[in-house]
Amino acid sequence: MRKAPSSPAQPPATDDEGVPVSVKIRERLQAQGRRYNANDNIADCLNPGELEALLDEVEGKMQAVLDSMVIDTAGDHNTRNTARRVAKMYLTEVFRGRYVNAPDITEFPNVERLNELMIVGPLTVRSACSHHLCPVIGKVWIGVLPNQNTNVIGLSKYARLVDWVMGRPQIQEEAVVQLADLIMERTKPDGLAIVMQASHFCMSWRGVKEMDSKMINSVMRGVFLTDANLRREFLSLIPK
Ligand SMILES: Nc1nc2c(ncn2[C@@H]2O[C@H](COP(=O)(O)OP(=O)(O)OP(=O)(O)O)[C@@H](O)[C@H]2O)c(=O)[nH]1
Repeated sequence: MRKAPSSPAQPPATDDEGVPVSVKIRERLQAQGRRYNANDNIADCLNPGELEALLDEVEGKMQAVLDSMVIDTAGDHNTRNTARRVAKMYLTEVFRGRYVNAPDITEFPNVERLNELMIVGPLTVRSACSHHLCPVIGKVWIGVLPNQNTNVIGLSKYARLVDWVMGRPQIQEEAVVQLADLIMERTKPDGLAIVMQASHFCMSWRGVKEMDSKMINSVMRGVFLTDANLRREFLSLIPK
C-alpha cells in the first residue's frame, strides 16, 4: 500500500520521537540550503550520537534489502550479522569521509621560502563510484609549487586529505577537483597539479567486465595552467 503524501502545511518532524535520524539530518541540511550529494561531507550537520543512530537505521534498511533478496539471515550463519557489518562498513569505513570532519592538518610557516616543485605520491586511493557503489582503487600524485606565503604541511597529511575526500561515493572527475580545492584552500600554493589513476570495479567485476582498463585524469591549478615547462617537469617526474 502506498503512503499518503504528507501535507506541506505540517511543520517538519524534527523533534518527534520515532522520526528516523536521517530525516532529521536531511531537514537540517535543507533548512541551510546545503547540498548533500554522495560526495559531500555532512559532518557539521550531525549532532553528537547521531552517527550511532544512523548505524542502527542503515542496519535496519540493509536487513530489509537482504530480506528482499530472499537471503535467510536467520538460518544462514554467514549472513546473520551482515546487515550490521554493511552498515558499519558504509558509515564508519568506506564512506567515512561523508560523516567525519576533515583531518587535523599541522601547518608550518614556510620559513625557508621554499619555491621549488614538490611531488608526493603515489598515494593510495580507495573509493567507490556513486553509480553502483563499486570500489574504485588507484593512486594519486600531487605536485605543489609553494611560495613564501604557502603553509607547509606534513607529507603524511596529503595522504590523510586524500583518504577523507576519497572516502565517499565519487566519480573520478569530481574527486580530483574536490581534492584540488581542498589543498589549494589549506596551503595556498602558486600552483597545484594532481594526477589520479584508478581501476573502477563497476567496469571489471560487473557490466562490461573489462579487467585491465584504468581511468587517468588530472587537474592543474595556478602556474601549472600557464607554465608548460613546469607541467612537463611534473608529468616527467611521475613514475610511468
Ligand atoms: N565518467 C565517469 N564514469 C564513471 C565513473 N565511475 C563509473 N562510471 C560509469 O558510470 C556509468 C553508469 O551508467 P549507467 O549506464 O547508468 O549504468 P549501467 O547501466 O549499470 O551501465 P554499465 O556499467 O555499462 O553496465 C557506467 O558507464 C560506469 O562505467 C567515473 O568515475 N567517471
